[in-house]
This record gives sequence, C-alpha cells and structure tokens, in this order.
Amino acid sequence: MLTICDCGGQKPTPHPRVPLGLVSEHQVRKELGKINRAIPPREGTFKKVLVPGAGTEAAAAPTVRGGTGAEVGRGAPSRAAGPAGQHEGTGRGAASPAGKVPRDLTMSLYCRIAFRGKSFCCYRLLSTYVTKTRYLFELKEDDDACKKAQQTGTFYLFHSLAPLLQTSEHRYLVPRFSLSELERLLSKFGQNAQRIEDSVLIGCSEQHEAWFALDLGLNSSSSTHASLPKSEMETELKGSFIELRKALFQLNPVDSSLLFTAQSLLHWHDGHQFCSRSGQPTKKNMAGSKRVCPSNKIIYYPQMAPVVITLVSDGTRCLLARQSSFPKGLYSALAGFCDMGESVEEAVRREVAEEVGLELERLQYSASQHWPFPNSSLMIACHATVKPGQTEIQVNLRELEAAAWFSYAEVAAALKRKGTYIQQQNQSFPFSVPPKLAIAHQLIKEWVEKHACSSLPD
Ligand SMILES: NC(=O)c1ccc[n+]([C@@H]2O[C@H](COP(=O)([O-])OP(=O)(O)OC[C@H]3O[C@@H](n4cnc5c(N)ncnc54)[C@H](O)[C@@H]3O)[C@@H](O)[C@H]2O)c1
Repeated sequence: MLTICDCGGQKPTPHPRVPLGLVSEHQVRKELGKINRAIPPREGTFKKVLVPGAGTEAAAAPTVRGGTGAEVGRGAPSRAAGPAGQHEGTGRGAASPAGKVPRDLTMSLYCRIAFRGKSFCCYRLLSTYVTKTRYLFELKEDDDACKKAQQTGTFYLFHSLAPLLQTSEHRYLVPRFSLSELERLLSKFGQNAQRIEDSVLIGCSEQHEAWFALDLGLNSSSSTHASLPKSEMETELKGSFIELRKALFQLNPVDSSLLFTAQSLLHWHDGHQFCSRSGQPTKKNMAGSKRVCPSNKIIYYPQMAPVVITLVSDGTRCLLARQSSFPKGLYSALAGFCDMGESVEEAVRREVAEEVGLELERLQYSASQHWPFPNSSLMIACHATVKPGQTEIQVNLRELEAAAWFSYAEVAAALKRKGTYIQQQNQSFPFSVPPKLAIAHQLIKEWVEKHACSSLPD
C-alpha cells in the first residue's frame, strides 16, 4: 500500500480536513499508465511518498519512480535539460527522458487518485503554496539549511548584474546550473567553491528545489574573489550576459519575474557591503535575505522604494505623459516616488498635482509590481478621476516633457500598436504605450476595457 499524506514534513498524522489517503500501488500505476505509457517497470517497493510542498522531508523524499527514485529527485530539471536546465514554468524544462514520469504530472496525479473531491483540490493548492513559503522562510532563517539546499538547488548566473541568457528562435532562455556544474566552472576559471556563498536565494520549485543567483562579475567585500572574464565565460557557457532591460521583451513572465528578483537582490548586496555606522564590511547570511555588521550587530535588510503610478481619467479621456528620456512617441501613466511619511493616497494626489496641476476626486487601487530599474521599486498602481470641469493640464516641465488627454480610440489603437501618430518637436512619431510587462500597460489596458464595456449600448 502507498500512503499519501499531507504532513508538512512531520510525522504523518491525520489532518482535520484532509484524511490520509491509502491507495494501492496497482491503482497508482493504472492511473499513471493512462497518461504516460512510458512508465518504467517496477524496480522495487514503493515507500511512503509525501506529496509535494510538504516541508523539508517532502523535499528530500524521492519523487515517484520504482526503486529509490533518486534519479528524478530535486535538481532533476537541470540534469534533464542538460547542463543548462530551464525554469519549469516555461515548459522547456519539462522534458521527460524516456521511462521517467514528469514530476508535476505525477504529483498532481497522486492528489487526484487519493482525493477526488473538489474541496480537496482547493486545499492542496493552498497547502503546496504554504509549505513552499515556509520552506523558503526556513532557508532564509537557517544558514545550515540553506547551504544544504544548495546541494540540490540550481543557480542562475549573472555578470555585473547582467543575466546569462541563451538564444532560441528570437526568444531568450535562462539556463540554470547544478552545484556540481558550478563547481566545475569555478575550478576551470581558477576559483574555489567558496565563491558560491556569494549567491542569493530567489525562490524554489513546488518540489522544493531551491533557486539561487550568483554574480561572477562583481567583487564581494566578504570574499577575495575577483571578477571572472566575461567573454571567456560566455564561450564556456554557450550564452551571453545581456543587460536585463534589453532582454525584457524576449523573456517570458515567469523568467523575467525571477530575474527581476535576482538582479535586485544582487544589486542591493553589491551596494551594501559596508556598515554605514562602523564602516566595517558587513556579512551576508547564506540566503542573502540580510547583511549584518559583525562589530555592532546592525542588521541591514534589502529595501525597495514605494512608487505610485496613476492613470488619471476625466470620464471619457485618459491622461498620459512622457519624459524626454522616453523613446519617441511613448506616453505613460504618471509615476513618482512616495515621500517619507506619506500614505499611498497622499502620494498619488501630490504627484498628480505636482506633475500636471490637477486635483483628484476619486482614487482606486488596481495592482502592484516590483520594478528593478534603476533600483528596486514597489510600483503601486491606481486609477483616478479628476474633479468635474477641472481638466486643464499645466505640465511641470522640471518633471515632464509633455502631458495630454487621449481618447479611447487613440489609446485602444496604441495598445494594438497601430494607427495613431503624435506630433513631437515638429516631427510625427507613432503614439505608443509601455510594453506588456510594465504595470503602466496594465493600467492603460484596464481603462480601455472598462471604457469599452461602459460604452456598450444597454
Ligand atoms: N513599471 C512601470 O510601468 C513603470 C512606469 C513608470 C515608471 N516606473 C518607475 O517608477 C519610478 C519612478 O518614476 P519617475 O518617472 O518618477 O522616475 P524618475 O527616474 O524620473 O524619478 C524622478 C525623481 O525622483 C527622485 N528619486 C529617484 N530615486 C528616488 C528614491 N528612491 N526615492 C525618492 N526619490 C527618488 C529623483 O530626484 C528623480 O529625479 C522609476 O524607477 C521608473 O522606472 C515604472
């Protein structure tokens, strides 16, 4: 019999809502066989199998395979996809070598077999997320656990804050390396494995494979490691270190989000190597979630600056603005850093008044986004409307080059990247809005969708 439990890595005790499920091995194989005929012949007896995301024991537990299952355990995506494993979210790393069952498929199947009820599905989703979150918390708090996680984790590589990318049919792929691959690489360039301690934790898979980022181009105060030669490394790694901002449009959202986190953390560590009080070098913890000054024990945590971004509407038009540094023809929503002591609402009202001389009537939160350029910001996006009859713009030329009201038709066309042109410095440029990945794009899209709905005949 095969026991499926949800025990958070502890002793399997029945959960008040989710009973332990007992299913026969035959039943599991029958279900697996329906989906993947390539399931290998049985090599041994199944042991207790913990469902994914169930604490540290679950992380270390072999995934489903006859026998020990060690070959498809943590770290497998890196090996399965060759020396350059890909992120599982992209689907590129999901390659299943002959005779092996994809891990995600296997795990979700286990859940299906044991608990077919709808309510359980909901519970599992939450449980996987919670256990993954707690696993990451443990790695941030416990240096030994984090070091252990490096053994089976995978590493994204950077050089002077530019991620290593590989090209495939006009898209960028983001390779990851196992610890042993990284050790081999470092040794080839005359460096010892201690450099790996400069890496930062950026996340983990649902199977608790920890993901780290390491910059081989930055010097660290806590190590004597020099920057590694960029072009030789690119040749060796069959990729290029490309500035993240330039690569944005060829990355998928999962990869870009991870690289945003990685680059921001690496950047923060690079800029906080010394204590601002004692002037002594600070020491990073293993996960990179903080730095401590050994002489006075001051703890420094990674920080990001809150920024409000607002799409102002007068009911029929929306207000967009541009700075001289923007590409020609590009207009965006109004953005600005929060001042010390301000609430989000106060910051939005102040920024709009400062930049275009308008007073707001209503304000509604939409969403938020971490934005790594040029330094980490937490973008807080809102929709707002101006007071009726008060729509005359007075542009603050110290902050903006231009601002204007745009009609629904103009904005809808710009979102579809066609049609409208705009006059700038006696020349005409195609009117455009920020790319999909930017939260400004989302605000503009929401406004267009809302406008399209409200203008439908009753
Ligand atoms: N993701 C998006 O959709 C999106 C859209 C617009 C702006 N942004 C980002 O929002 C941020 C703010 O936008 P902006 O147009 O005001 O930028 P900006 O770069 O023009 O900054 C305006 C001014 O704010 C000050 N400043 C810079 N860093 C600061 C900080 N950490 N705290 C307080 N003040 C600071 C400086 O004096 C700067 O001149 C930028 O980082 C920008 O990249 C993101």
